[in-house]
Amino acid sequence: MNVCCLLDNSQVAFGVDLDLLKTSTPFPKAIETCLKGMVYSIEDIFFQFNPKNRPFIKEVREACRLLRTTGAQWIHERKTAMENGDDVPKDILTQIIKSNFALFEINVMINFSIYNILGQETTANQLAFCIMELARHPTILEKQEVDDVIGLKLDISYDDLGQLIYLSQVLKETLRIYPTAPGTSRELPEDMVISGIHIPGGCICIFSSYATGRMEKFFKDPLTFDPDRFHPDAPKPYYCYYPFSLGPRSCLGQNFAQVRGDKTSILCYPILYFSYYSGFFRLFLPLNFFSILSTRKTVEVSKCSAL
Ligand code: HEM
Repeated sequence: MNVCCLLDNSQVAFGVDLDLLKTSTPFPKAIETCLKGMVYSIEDIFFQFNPKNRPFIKEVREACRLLRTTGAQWIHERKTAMENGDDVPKDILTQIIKSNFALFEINVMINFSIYNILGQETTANQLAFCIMELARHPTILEKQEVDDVIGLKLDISYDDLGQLIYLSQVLKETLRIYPTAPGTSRELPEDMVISGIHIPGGCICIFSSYATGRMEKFFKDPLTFDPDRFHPDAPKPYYCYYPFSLGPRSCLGQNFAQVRGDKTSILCYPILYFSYYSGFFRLFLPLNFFSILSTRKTVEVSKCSAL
């Protein structure tokens, strides 16, 4: 699944066919290694200082280098092709280079890594969980929607996607029980009272969509996989279902991840890229674990304006 999502990402964004299904390259492994490095350093703030971990840290550095050099190579090839007036795909990379390459060169590199990491792992895991639930619920598989809309078509259009209403319910329900980014965090700029709890400014609040998605209070019989919870006529689950987070810093790729029939989602690609780099640095900001520990309380997301 990872390989498929990576293929999809690199083809849509960079017009590059990694040919991963036929050949094996170190690229997906490098992404996995970078992610592991990130998780280990978040779990243990002293991870990088432990001499025992040096060989792994070296591996992570090499993986990062591979992602960067691959990105640099793709960017260079595309730029040269554009300068020579060759035909180039009308993809995200071309749009960024056209807009102002000098300004965005560093960002393009960073975005390359972010795109492949954030966009691939989350969607791949969502699809894996979805397939697992479909295998457990053969009655869902009996629905005719996909056959009716896609049938034997080889080319699927955006308009077709817009008609896959039940499939979109299945995907939403998958993210409710298995949010592939299980939460997010916000640092409070100032003191705040949330749900009657005073939280001092500077603290970091953790929001867990994994927890709220599985709470009986918000979803009846929460562990039952039921796509009809997301039927267009069903009440909307406000502030308790947020797999892409909420507010201005929510997932930039959410429209892309849920590509719908409307063409608006395609328009967000360039915007996505221009703003990626800020998200990247935020991801690696050291977390203030002591403040989390001192304020670890559960509050209702709907009461929290920090998002
Ligand atoms: C099922 C798929 C996905 C899920 C569940 C998901 C979820 C999330 C979540 C929870 C955040 C944190 C936002 C916050 O802290 O408020 C996030 C951030 C982000 N996501 Fe996704 N994401 C998905 C797919 C993608 C894709 C396909 C892309 C890129 C094409 C992407 C790009 C980003 C970026 C750039 C950020 C950082 C935004 C910022 O800091 O301003 N995501 N995502």
